[in-house]
Amino acid sequence: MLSAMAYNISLAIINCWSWWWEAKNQHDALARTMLTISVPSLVYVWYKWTTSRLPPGPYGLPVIGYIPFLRSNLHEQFTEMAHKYGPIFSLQLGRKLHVVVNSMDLAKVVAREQDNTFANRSPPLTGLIITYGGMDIVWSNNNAHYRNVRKLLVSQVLSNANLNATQVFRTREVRNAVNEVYNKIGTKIDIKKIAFDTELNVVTNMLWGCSKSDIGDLLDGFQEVECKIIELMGTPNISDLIPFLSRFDLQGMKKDMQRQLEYVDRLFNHIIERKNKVKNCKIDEVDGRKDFLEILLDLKEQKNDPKSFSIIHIKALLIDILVAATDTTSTMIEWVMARILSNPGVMKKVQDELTEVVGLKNIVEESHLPKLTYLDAVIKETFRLHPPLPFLIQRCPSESCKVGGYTIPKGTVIYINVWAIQRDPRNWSNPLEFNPKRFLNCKWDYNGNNFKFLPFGSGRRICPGLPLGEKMLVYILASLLHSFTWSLQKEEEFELSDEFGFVTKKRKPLITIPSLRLSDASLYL
Ligand code: HEM
Repeated sequence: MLSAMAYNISLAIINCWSWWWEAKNQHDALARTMLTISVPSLVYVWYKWTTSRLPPGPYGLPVIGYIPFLRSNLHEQFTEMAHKYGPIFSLQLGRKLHVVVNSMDLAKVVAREQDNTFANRSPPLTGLIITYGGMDIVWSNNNAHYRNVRKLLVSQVLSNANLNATQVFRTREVRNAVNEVYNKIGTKIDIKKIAFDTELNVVTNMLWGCSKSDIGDLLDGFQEVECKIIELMGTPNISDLIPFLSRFDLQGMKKDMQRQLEYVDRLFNHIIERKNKVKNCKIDEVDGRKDFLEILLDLKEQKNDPKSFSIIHIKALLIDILVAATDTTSTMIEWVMARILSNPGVMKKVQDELTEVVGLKNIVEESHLPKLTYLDAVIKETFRLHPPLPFLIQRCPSESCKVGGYTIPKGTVIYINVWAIQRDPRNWSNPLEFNPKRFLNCKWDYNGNNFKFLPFGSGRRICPGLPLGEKMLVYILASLLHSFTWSLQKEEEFELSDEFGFVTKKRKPLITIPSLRLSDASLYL
């Protein structure tokens, strides 16, 4: 039955074809030949056009593409372009196609529905240099090594159990910060520097068991080096965009990053040597636990194959964590303080809450933090307007796929424009207004499940340091705002402009003057 039907259909096709092809004269024959060729070609072109359409975007110049039109405030420029081209647009930068995703719906497609496809990175050359060839977490593709080291970091450093066990470091370092400010009362203070050193000391204690002061002056230049590392990772580099020019290192960025690596390498060699000599630094032993460096060194010794986990892997992991933890946290503390200082009403509410929850004859403890709901809302509202990583960290699809009906070829560099999403009037009423109340009534968190609000990212690449980052932000801010009253210098012109970068920071450092808020001096010691 079926074979008879197939026979009849083929017969019909052949009959039609012969009718089509049997020309009455030469003129007909030519026309039919042309049509026979052009109809399938048109169908093919139409099919290709509809199935492989790239997202819309601006035209660029031959070879270099849109590179000469990039501005320094890329987050603002991409947001303006989103208004013109829509929720997803593409731009050719040299040899590389870049796609910017600007809506919460499409961010969800990338970071949830196709999270696995988009779980690779597209590391810049400078990122590869400082992480010993991308042997870290941040710049690794989603491969077995990446999954293993991320799991190791989460289970050994950032788990709830470990965070509870290392509370002693946070308490000590935050108290040290309060004491340092107390000793500088009435003078100008760079809040970011205080926050940076506090976070750095907490993290180095968790990583290798010592604070900055325990290892001489080795970490003295670290903040400056880190700033440079972040600047170099966030600046568009011709060597990445037009690879055949990379040998010339036209912007000198490769050389510059190699200089930073020399410092980092010297630092880690010293720390590892020291650790090998005195297996247990002079540190407070936490629960008899090993610090992360000890765990990593043991792991290296256990591996039969030295290539699978070497000293290089350890150093790459350490620089990742130091950079990822300190600059983000201190940048956010500066932003939150700036927002509070520019809103006296908000300052009053934060301090009233601290007086109520902590009291004026007491100091802030970690147990108070969950009760500071207004401060928490202020921090979240600051994150909304000033996400430190405005495009998260670029992702890269491992195969060609579709987003919003457009084709995204394998290897495209993908930015999720959190800066635009968190200021989008379709997601937020009066989006430019600083209004912490919007975070008071609903259940908001940083877990990346609500795609309107993604300061720590979402999906399998979400920031693994989130539990520590969140704790440290609230703890440092609560302590500084509980212990001191802060004011600006008289001549200080207050402004809230930002400077785009891999971590986008306040353009002008926030310099403030503290005065005492507590009457009992012993609370500062
Ligand atoms: C205020 C504090 C912090 C903020 C705002 C922040 C933000 C982020 C963001 C937006 C990402 C990229 C997520 C994505 O691509 O979807 C990220 C990645 C990362 N963060 Fe954080 N972070 C903070 C603190 C920390 C801390 C304390 C650590 C470690 C102790 C850390 C370690 C990392 C690492 C290793 C990655 C790479 C994850 C991966 O590629 O799988 N961060 N962070």
